[in-house]
Amino acid sequence: MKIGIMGTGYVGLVHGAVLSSYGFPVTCMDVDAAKIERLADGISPIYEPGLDELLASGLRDGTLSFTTNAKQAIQSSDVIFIAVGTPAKEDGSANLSYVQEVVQSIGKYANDYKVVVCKSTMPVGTNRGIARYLDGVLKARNAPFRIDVASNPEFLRQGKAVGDSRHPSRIVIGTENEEAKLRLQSLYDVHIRQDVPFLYTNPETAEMIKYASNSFLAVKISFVNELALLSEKVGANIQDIAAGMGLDDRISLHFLQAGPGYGGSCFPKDTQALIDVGRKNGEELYVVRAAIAANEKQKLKMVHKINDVLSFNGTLKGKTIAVWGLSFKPETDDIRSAPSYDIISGLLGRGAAVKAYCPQGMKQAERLWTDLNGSVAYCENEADCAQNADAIVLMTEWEQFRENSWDTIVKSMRGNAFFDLRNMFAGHAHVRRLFDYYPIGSNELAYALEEAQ
Ligand SMILES: NC(=O)C1=CN([C@@H]2O[C@H](COP(=O)(O)OP(=O)(O)OC[C@H]3O[C@@H](n4cnc5c(N)ncnc54)[C@H](O)[C@@H]3O)[C@@H](O)[C@H]2O)C=CC1
Ligand SMILES: O=C(O)[C@H]1O[C@H](OP(=O)(O)OP(=O)(O)OC[C@H]2O[C@@H](n3ccc(=O)[nH]c3=O)[C@H](O)[C@@H]2O)[C@H](O)[C@@H](O)[C@@H]1O
Repeated sequence: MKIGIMGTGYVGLVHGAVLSSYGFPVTCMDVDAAKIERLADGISPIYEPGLDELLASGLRDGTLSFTTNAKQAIQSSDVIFIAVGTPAKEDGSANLSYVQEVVQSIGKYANDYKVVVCKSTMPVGTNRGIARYLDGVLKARNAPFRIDVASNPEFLRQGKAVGDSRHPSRIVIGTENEEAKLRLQSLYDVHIRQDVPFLYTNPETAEMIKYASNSFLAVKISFVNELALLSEKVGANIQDIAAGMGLDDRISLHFLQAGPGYGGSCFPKDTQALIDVGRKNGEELYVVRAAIAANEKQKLKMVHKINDVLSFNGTLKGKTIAVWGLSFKPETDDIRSAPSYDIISGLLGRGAAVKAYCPQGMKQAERLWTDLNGSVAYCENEADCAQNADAIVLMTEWEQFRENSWDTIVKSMRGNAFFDLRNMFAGHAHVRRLFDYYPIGSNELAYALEEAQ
């Protein structure tokens, strides 16, 4: 079975590389010629652990190829995955223009039976719309073949994309077409043998499962973040609260880490898109709306918290703040909708000078956050970033931040405040002693009481 992947971003590229490692011939197509040129040379445009090795072996074995030619990718494939972006429009609804481009190309160039599989996250009704459109085009062309459509949403996490793609939590197949289902089953045979749960639904349900999953996780994070803010005021400790809640397996420990707010290319846009679907169907989604509002509040509160400690006369003029981590989470170079952007903007707005270091996110930050260029000084490493700063703000929990010579760092600084927005060092006695340490979701009083016990 020959596979075509339309769109070689975090999802398309990883999915294509993993399928090629199972021996399927995979053609990855993208409109971005520079990206395709680099990929054909074995250079990944994104940072994703394990991906470089898969690219190298796929190219070496000849199972993986790259093209900008949509016609060639479509005609040479039996199964075509759509993995282009579906970003948010101004009004929060999903921008389906990239999906439309691909679907139009498939309608134009398909030369025999194909199964089109929608991996991109698409609002409910999109798969059925695509099927209807393709039917109409083939009829108008008098084509002697069919095209079937299936929704097969993706649940991988960035930073763990290769592992998640190899060992998915579940595979959802949303189609009413038996041939499409059979082709996907044989494509995912390796997962059937791994006992990965398969869920067969209609397209609408599959589409909703994807939005429901992301929105539920966003709700969970916003819930714990609001309780973190409250805990700081009442002397409770959010990490212990999360542990106490999470021991109930109906709640589970996952996604109860308080932080500066969720970010990334999916939670912010998918929550908005679900609300839009609700609005269009006369159902107000109050819970999801509240999660979004709480997330915006969380980012703002981080700025207030730093300001309350460091400011003189209400401003941060004359203060230098070292921001560690820009990417929306560790192990990725992705800075899309990262809370770091809003928090840095808030600090700059209050007059602070900001230095920043991120193991993988700085290139993207310089390229995409052009409004911050000139205001943020990007540094070589975290120690360099902390030099002469009044405070460190740990924004993203990169593992490498654990390996620092803390005595040297604190000596090189002008002040010694440490805002740990991920509670990475909450249990690190040395760091807590050296710095004026501000964790998230607990206050010093609570720790003092704990230590006295
Ligand atoms: N990033 C993630 O972790 C996950 C993303 N998703 C969903 O998967 C979809 C893709 O997301 P990402 O991979 O992050 O997007 P991305 O933005 O990294 O990549 C999208 C790619 O599509 C290409 N493209 C645009 N128009 C095209 C066209 N007409 N033909 C061929 N290629 C075209 C772009 O040049 C780009 O390389 C989105 O719907 C997203 O919501 C789902 C699960 C996880
Ligand atoms: O649709 C998508 O794109 C993907 O979105 C998320 O994956 P991802 O965005 O890569 O990252 P997550 O690990 O879910 O983290 C999202 C954000 O929530 C934050 N987060 C996560 C967990 C937590 O306990 N606390 C917390 O603040 C992270 O720091 C990050 O900013 C989902 O976890 C994936 O299942 C889904 O496929």
